[in-house]
Amino acid sequence: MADSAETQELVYLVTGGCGFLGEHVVRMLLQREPRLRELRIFDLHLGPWLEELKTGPVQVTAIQGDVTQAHEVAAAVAGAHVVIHTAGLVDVFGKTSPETIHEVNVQGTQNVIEACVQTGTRFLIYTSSMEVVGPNTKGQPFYRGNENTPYEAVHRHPYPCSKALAEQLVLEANGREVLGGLPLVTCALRPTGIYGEGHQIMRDFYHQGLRLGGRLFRAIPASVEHGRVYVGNVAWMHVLVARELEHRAALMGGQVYFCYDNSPYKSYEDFNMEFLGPCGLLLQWLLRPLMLYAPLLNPYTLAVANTTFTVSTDKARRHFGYEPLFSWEESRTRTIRWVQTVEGSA
Ligand SMILES: NC(=O)C1=CN([C@@H]2O[C@H](COP(=O)(O)OP(=O)(O)OC[C@H]3O[C@@H](n4cnc5c(N)ncnc54)[C@H](O)[C@@H]3O)[C@@H](O)[C@H]2O)C=CC1
Ligand SMILES: C[C@H](CCCC(C)(C)O)[C@H]1CC[C@H]2[C@@H]3[C@H](O)CC4=CC(=O)CC[C@]4(C)[C@H]3CC[C@]12C
Repeated sequence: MADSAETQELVYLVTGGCGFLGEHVVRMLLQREPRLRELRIFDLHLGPWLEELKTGPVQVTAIQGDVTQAHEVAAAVAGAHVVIHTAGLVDVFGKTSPETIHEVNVQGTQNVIEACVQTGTRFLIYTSSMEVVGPNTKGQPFYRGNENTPYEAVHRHPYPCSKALAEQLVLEANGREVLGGLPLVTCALRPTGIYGEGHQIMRDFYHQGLRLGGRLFRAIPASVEHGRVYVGNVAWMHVLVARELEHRAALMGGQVYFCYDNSPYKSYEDFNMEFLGPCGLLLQWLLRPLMLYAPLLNPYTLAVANTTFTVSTDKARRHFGYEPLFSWEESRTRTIRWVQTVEGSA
């Protein structure tokens, strides 16, 4: 890869490149990977914003496709040097059947692995999730944990089950021989709850707050701490891993990394108020707030919301020199600016 790198010969594929995280990965690659010749964006639903990217120096190829269709994945992967696999069904609210979640997240990932093997792509980065570890349904706290912290990971909900299985497939595929005889190098990134421009749940909370006359209601104890991470830093970590994976294959291959930055540990609601507060919303106590949030709440989301899960690690810094690209202040400012542009802003 080194020779081609100097001459802008790299071809990258981002699956799920039109999603919340995927769009940030795509834009980050175009800004921060000077060796890129072609960027392929594979998604079930292509966004209109892709058009504006097609006028730049990098060839941007939009591919409408489905990760559950092995032939579509293989066609998209063929000739790519690096695959960043972020496509997934993120549903913790029971809108999608467990079978569909499994098909997209697990079978889709298997299809991506097989496509790499069959077509000779050597570098695969998988967007996993902190959910592969926890929180578990027993509500056991994970306090400032790292990649080696023991924790009883018990999965029952289809989403974390699927992410755990898919991550395992990706890690087990490390070292498999790809077309041409060289080994596949894989690793998995585990973001905590991601926030930032394009975050759908934040948008929904904002609209709900406006509908309620500028108020949101506290439903979970303020003492429960969540670790959150800014989407720009998650994207940056993907770009860095993709860049370093060839040169540090022995160290990074088959590894997992939590995705972290310097965002403060706070309860889910207090953290959201860091952005919604400056947009004019207030957080208040209400006697029976759960009624209001019924569509969002089920035993699983309640357990997640009510359990402390915070990550404190430097593994990504030690292994590939990761430092957050955006400070907490910048992440906060960017997110507030985005909320303020959301339709219906006060
Ligand atoms: N949002 C979060 O807080 C976290 C997300 N993640 C992971 O990050 C990844 C991206 O998540 P988000 O951007 O939040 O979700 P998203 O729903 O915004 O993006 C997922 C993208 O995958 C695409 N996709 C879904 N099914 C597909 C299929 N069958 N074939 C091709 N494309 C398909 C969707 O169209 C969408 O553009 C997921 O793998 C998710 O599990 C991990 C940790 C936290
Ligand atoms: C919906 C939950 C918050 C309810 C708050 C209320 C209404 C009571 O005030 C969300 C709390 C924590 C969220 C999850 C967490 O951020 C980790 C995640 C990681 C992922 O990989 C996918 C998304 C999610 C499971 C995220 C989903 C929403 C929450 C459960």
